[in-house]
Amino acid sequence: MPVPSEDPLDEVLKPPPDETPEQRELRLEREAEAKRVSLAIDANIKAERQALRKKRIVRLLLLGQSESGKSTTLRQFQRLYTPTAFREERILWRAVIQLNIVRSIRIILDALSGPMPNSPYSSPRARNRSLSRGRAPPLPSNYSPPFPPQSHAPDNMDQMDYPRRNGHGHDMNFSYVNHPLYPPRQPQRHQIPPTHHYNDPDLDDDLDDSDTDFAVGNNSYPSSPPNFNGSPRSHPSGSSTTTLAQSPLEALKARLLPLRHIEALLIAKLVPPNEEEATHLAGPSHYQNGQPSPTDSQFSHHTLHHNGRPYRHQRSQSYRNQEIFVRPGPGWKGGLARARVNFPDYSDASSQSSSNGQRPMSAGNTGLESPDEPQEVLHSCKRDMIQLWNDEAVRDVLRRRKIRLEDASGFFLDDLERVTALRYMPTDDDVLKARLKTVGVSEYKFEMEISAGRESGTEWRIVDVGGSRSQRPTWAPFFDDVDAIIFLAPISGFDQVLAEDRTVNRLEDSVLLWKDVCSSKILANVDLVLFLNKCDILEKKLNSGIKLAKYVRSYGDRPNDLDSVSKYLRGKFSAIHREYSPNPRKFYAFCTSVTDTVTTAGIIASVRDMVIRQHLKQSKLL
Ligand SMILES: Nc1nc2c(ncn2[C@@H]2O[C@H](COP(=O)(O)OP(=O)(O)OP(=O)(O)O)[C@@H](O)[C@H]2O)c(=O)[nH]1
Ligand SMILES: [Mg+2]
Repeated sequence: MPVPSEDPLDEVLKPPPDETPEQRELRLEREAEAKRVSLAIDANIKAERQALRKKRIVRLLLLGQSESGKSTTLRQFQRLYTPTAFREERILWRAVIQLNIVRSIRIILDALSGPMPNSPYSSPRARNRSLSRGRAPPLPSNYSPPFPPQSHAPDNMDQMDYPRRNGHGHDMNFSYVNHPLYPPRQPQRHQIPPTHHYNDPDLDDDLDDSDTDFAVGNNSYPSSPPNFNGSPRSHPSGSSTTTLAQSPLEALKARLLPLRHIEALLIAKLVPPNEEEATHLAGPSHYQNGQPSPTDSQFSHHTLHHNGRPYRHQRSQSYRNQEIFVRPGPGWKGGLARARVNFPDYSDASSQSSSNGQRPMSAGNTGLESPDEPQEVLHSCKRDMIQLWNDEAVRDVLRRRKIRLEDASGFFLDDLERVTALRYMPTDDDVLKARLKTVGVSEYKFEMEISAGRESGTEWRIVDVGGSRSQRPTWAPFFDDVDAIIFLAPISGFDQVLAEDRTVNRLEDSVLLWKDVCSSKILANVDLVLFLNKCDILEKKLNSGIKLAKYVRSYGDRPNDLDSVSKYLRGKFSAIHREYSPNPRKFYAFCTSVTDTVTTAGIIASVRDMVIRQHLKQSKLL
């Protein structure tokens, strides 16, 4: 007796009992065809899998100290090789640029205001002689000046066995004893705001000089009330040589108060709710205990609530170390994308459609426009900001306080007219100039949209890391499987100190970091590309008379020009590479200004070719 089939399909598919020979033949033919199609599909899938396995993946790691230009270099790669995505995202950078502007203005106002409570830079005379001739801010009773930078290196640098003690021939000889970067301990009166810590022995550090009084010009600056919602004011703009008269400075500051609110608003946009640390603001003097004071009542409806909690403006915190950061990746951009404002006539066709299908349609088309409040406020404050930035006396105070905003990251004050326009759309250059600190490590994947010959089909993975000292321990896990490293050393920082440790010279930190990277055993077979970056700023500094030899004693009396300085530094970095690399390997060095699109495009093309060549060689495909 036949055993019944357990597969119900067998019953259905079995040939009919009365099948004729012709029918049988037809049926077998159909079955054979179906089998052939099925096998072809299987073979296709297998081939695709194999191709995927064989697909070239090139991994590039961007290393360097904070503000060295890593994220900017990544943006250059994106601009060159995924231009559509780069263009689409330009509008998202507007909030970052707005924040950069607001913070620059705030740095100026803080510098003009003299000491904030608990702020260390003041002498009694300086306080009595308020720059604005207004009321001097009171000193808190527990005030005591901080210690100045140490005259010796911090412990972690000692462990790195830096040349200061070993005197290797190739090492740079930084001045330490009584060096301008490491002055003897003495009360420090002026604290330099974040992102541009300088140490220039040639500059007059003494604000007590009688000539530091705020210049009193004939300019009658209108002391109108804060014009937050109103139309742009009518007082003259662009008067580059005027000076702010006595009390008008106070009026000007009052009119710029809305920028405080805009700062908080932008932070809420940019920083995810769980990154509260990055949202702490220096305390505007008009806030107390996190609540607006009565004088803020006109802005009270703008008191921000972030994640259900009001922002607590911390009155006593200094402004430094509070750079806004985002963790890399699409998160912050996603948030901004939801709030973005589109200008139909600016956006090209590609930006109207969403690459991932999640972006809102152009708000301008749907009538669902989100109010563009930060831009409106910036626009209404434009004249005051221009007035402030172009004022001679203000520049003088900044110079005396060694604040060189024009060399600092995220500087847009020379472009205020353009970037505060209501329908402002960031250009490529603006996106490259914008500053947003990276915290964490992230890998960006992209295939080159632009056909790059034999590189087509190569997947690039570029790893961007946060460069500040606290971030560096997170780098190591990303050292595996790396084809090349682009190391950025911002050589313009020879007269600056680290934001996170003001006892450490930036150039020296770069040299130490470079030595560590060169001597790393895990990276022994990874090719190194060195970008001696920020050469544009370096050139400006050297031309303005700042001498490298004052900070790097070993430079001696060589010429103080870009060519000689960059050659010298390149030689030093190259010597460290030769001496400390565990194995011989390829090394390429470029003098770069990665914000410059033209020169950087050429350099990136060379790096791309070199990395691909090495990659193929190592995969034994050449
Ligand atoms: N003028 C000039 N500015 C530069 C150059 N390279 C970078 N910048 C600017 O310097 C700032 C810092 O650059 P980033 O790319 O954010 O620095 P980073 O290395 O990613 O810094 P972290 O994220 O803190 O590690 C940005 O505002 C850039 O626009 C350069 O060669 N010249
Ligand atoms: Mg970065």
